[in-house]
Amino acid sequence: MHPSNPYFNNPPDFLSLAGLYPSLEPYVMVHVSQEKSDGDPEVLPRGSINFRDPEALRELTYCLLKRDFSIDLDIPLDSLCPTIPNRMNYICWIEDLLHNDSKREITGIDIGTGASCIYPLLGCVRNKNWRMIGTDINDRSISFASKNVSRNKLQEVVTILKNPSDKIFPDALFDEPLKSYSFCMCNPPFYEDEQDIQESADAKDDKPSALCLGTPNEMITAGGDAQFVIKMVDESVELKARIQWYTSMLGKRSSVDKVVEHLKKNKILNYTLTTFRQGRTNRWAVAWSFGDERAPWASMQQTSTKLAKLSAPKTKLSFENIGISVEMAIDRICSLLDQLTVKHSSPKVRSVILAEVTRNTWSRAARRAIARVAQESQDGDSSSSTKVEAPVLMEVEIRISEGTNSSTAPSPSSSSLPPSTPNAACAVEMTWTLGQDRNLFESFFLHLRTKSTDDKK
Ligand SMILES: C[S@@+](CC[C@H](N)C(=O)[O-])C[C@H]1O[C@@H](n2cnc3c(N)ncnc32)[C@H](O)[C@@H]1O
Repeated sequence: MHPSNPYFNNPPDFLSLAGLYPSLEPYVMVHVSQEKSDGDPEVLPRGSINFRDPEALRELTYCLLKRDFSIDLDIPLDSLCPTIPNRMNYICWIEDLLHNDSKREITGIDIGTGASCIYPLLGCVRNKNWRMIGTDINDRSISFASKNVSRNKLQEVVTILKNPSDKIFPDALFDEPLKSYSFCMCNPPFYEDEQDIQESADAKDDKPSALCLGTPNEMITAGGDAQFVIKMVDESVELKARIQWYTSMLGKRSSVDKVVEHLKKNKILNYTLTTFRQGRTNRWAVAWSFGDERAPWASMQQTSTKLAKLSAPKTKLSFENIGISVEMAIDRICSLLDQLTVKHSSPKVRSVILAEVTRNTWSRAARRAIARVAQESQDGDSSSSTKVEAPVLMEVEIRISEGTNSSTAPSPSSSSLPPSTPNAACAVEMTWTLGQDRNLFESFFLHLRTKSTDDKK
């Protein structure tokens, strides 16, 4: 579970929830278990719920939403009942993708919002700077979703839009010429047909702990979730930067492979994957972007090792520098950046340097060109040295911390540190945060690594 999820290490306690909301009481079964604490037998009452009873499941969802988010929900009994901890995982991951930015207005689209409109409700209640549009193709879902928005007085921040087309992104989303969005999210129907639903259930070793009820429009789509998201990728290729982060959940592990293959086929390499774990259920999510901003490192942290080989190349590279302290490494890297005329922040407060690269100044060819321009300006030809503010090609964050190999003997942060500290070591991590050219990032990293490890003074 995502560490920012309010249910992380904090599963719902059904007994105390039923104490707050008597409507839940009929569905809570009480068991008395004996547990030993400090060797003494202790009798503990525990509550449980039959997750295969749709009424119990719906009442639990209502109570959790009321208690934890002050959300009042009404959904038909035969519609998909949203599992709140699982839905929160997706919201937390979107927050990571957007760097938990609470300063600017964030605009999002929920494709297939369902009768519950759960993602816009949770997203906008948790993040006061979010505005969301929820779309759906189903009239009943649209009607329930609209009522759920108004019963929670969220009409100012959540809009419901009927998608009358067979597109994923209806034209009405972009009726204003410059309209753009920070993200889109989607929990698509997972299955191709009834047989696919049955086969997926049969393939599971255990019976699913929760009953996954839903109407056909919620469960079934031509080609299943993979085809739905592949269509989303195709439409995104046309829309490009009108949405900063395109994201979708996937219900089948095999769909992740198909979607990644399609992203690569379309040369979309700025993507990230994650796994949402909820009890015995695994779900996956993919995000991709046409923008310069790389997927934040935090959004990649939930990736399971099995997904590693499908993941985009790492945006964080690191090395350890033995024999120099953190302070020495900071000085060394700052002076290297100055030599390369790379604009950078001062790392005084935290050991983090933010660097902006406007051109390659470190390759052999680049150094030759720079020397030639310097020579020409010395010779009096000023035509090639006219200064023009160049656009930023790449941004990186360089984090310098004490390395794992440093000895505990002399503290590297001590002011009495000798100029050379053989027992010290520092770890240098470079995270690529902005730019399109991965080769540029790698060659910049390799240059700094070579220079800061070889040129120790
Ligand atoms: C699995 S349900 C998700 C409901 C809700 N978002 C949730 O997470 O509980 C999928 C929803 O997508 C809707 N849907 C299917 N195709 C769609 C499309 N092309 N555009 C918008 N919604 C669509 C269905 O009607 C259904 O409500």
